[in-house]
Amino acid sequence: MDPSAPADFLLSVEGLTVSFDGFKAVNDLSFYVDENEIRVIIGPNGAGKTTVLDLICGRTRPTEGSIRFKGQELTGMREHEIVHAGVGRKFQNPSIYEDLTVFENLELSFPRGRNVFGALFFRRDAEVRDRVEEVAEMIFLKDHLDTEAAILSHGQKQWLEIGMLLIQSPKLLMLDEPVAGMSIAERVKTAELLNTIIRNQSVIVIEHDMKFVEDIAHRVTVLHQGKVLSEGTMDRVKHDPKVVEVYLGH
Ligand SMILES: Nc1ncnc2c1ncn2[C@@H]1O[C@H](COP(=O)(O)OP(=O)(O)OP(=O)(O)O)[C@@H](O)[C@H]1O
Repeated sequence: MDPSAPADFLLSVEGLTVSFDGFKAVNDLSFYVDENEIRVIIGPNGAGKTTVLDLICGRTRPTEGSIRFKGQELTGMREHEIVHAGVGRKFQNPSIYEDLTVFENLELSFPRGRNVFGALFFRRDAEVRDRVEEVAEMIFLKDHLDTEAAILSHGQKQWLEIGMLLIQSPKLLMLDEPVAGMSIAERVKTAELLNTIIRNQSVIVIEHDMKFVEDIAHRVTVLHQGKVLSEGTMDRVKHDPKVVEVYLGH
């Protein structure tokens, strides 16, 4: 780790590189995420955004570099170990159980319910119920606990999946385009949800919707060709001539 870098970041990514057949999709990338921060990663198609999340959650192995989370090196750890360390990742398409209720989906994700059978048959004790209700309230589904997931709206399904991550209390939540396909009202509520989450956690969001980025981002990291092109507040980044040239000016 760079000795000059402050040590108290939640996540420190340094010199991260991954080559696919010689092509560096992520190229000597460094960035740092604070506790209680909403960081948004933007950049043109193919900039390496999804690959960065894949590297952090252990889905892809880096060729070089370091990913330190709460002081622990994540590179070399398996995906489930990284989840256990406190990193939750939501993909673009919800992977909820459509034929189960909202309650059952959340209950299944409670750390004690390791598999479908375990989750469905263990006693719904007060601790689980309280936690499910707490998370359901955060994700605006408290009144839908007995609703089958299949009949939820697209936005509600996205929230449910976020809830399934939240119930595991990750310290860092990574979301890939969480508001894609959502109505304006759902986007506003999603921004509200993210602001509730970061009271105790940090969030990294990949997003293409610039209005939503303006609404939620504490800081924005602009990726281009696997490197950081610009970083800072949305206001600073959107006036950066380099960003205007390669991205926002298109
Ligand atoms: N497993 C892989 N093998 C080979 N090339 C890959 C692999 N994964 C990603 N790439 C390439 O790496 C580059 C970065 O892809 P990535 O999906 O991370 O970009 P992105 O910024 O998320 O783009 P988008 O906004 O289109 O989702 C692309 O050129 C992509 O084709």
